Amino acid sequence: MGNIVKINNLNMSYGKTAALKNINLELPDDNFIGLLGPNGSGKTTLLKILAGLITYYTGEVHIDGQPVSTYTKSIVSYLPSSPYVNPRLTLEQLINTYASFFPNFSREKANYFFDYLHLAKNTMFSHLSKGLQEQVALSLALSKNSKLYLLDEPFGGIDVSTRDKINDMIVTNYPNNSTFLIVTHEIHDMESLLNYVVFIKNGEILLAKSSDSIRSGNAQSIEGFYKEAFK
Ligand SMILES: Nc1ncnc2c1ncn2[C@@H]1O[C@H](COP(=O)(O)OP(=O)(O)OP(=O)(O)O)[C@@H](O)[C@H]1O
Repeated sequence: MGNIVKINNLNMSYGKTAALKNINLELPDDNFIGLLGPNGSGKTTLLKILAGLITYYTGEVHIDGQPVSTYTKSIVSYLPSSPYVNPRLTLEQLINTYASFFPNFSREKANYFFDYLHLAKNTMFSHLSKGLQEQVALSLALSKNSKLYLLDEPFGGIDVSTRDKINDMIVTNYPNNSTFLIVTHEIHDMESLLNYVVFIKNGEILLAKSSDSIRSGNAQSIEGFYKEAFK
């Protein structure tokens, strides 16, 4: 086992607002990692830096041993918290578009995910409800064979009964040796999936530990420990 992400002395500001403060962090590969923290703590900013969308920062950010670059972008799949998907395309057309844009996109997976979630492929994206649109965006992100998946609030508008189904979908279909870094406020619903967690507050890392060490060391769930840490 190695580290898929290594970050040294990362600082990032939006003008005068410091969003990330001297971050040092290593993320072990082959894990489901929760990036957890209150609103405004810097989670989305960190994901955007890893996705290569924010480049104005100081410090070093390496993914799979390489600085953020065209290579790292090719092995990362990023799901923003408000994904943009062309609303006038049907799901079938979206599959075709993604397949032509991304060499690592798997049509088989996208078809499988849409069937699994009962999303009809002849439906136009704009005709779906917000929650169903989020299911489509998540399915498309998961259909790229990647080493690192960055998912920003994947359960945002998705109903509780579908969340377990999606957890199962993620666990059963992820490529070997890939890592998920998941931003979520739905700790309870994702707890069974996460085997490593990072707590972030006011742009600073509070802890980065395996879920088992938190559960055994503190005799409580990650959600319980989170509430204690941030109260
Ligand atoms: N485009 C922007 N311009 C100015 N400040 C920003 C911008 N985006 C984020 N910030 C600020 O940077 C800090 C970190 O924001 P970020 O969106 O990374 O937090 P977050 O942990 O993802 O929050 P949330 O849980 O609410 O989504 C906050 O203080 C926020 O107000």
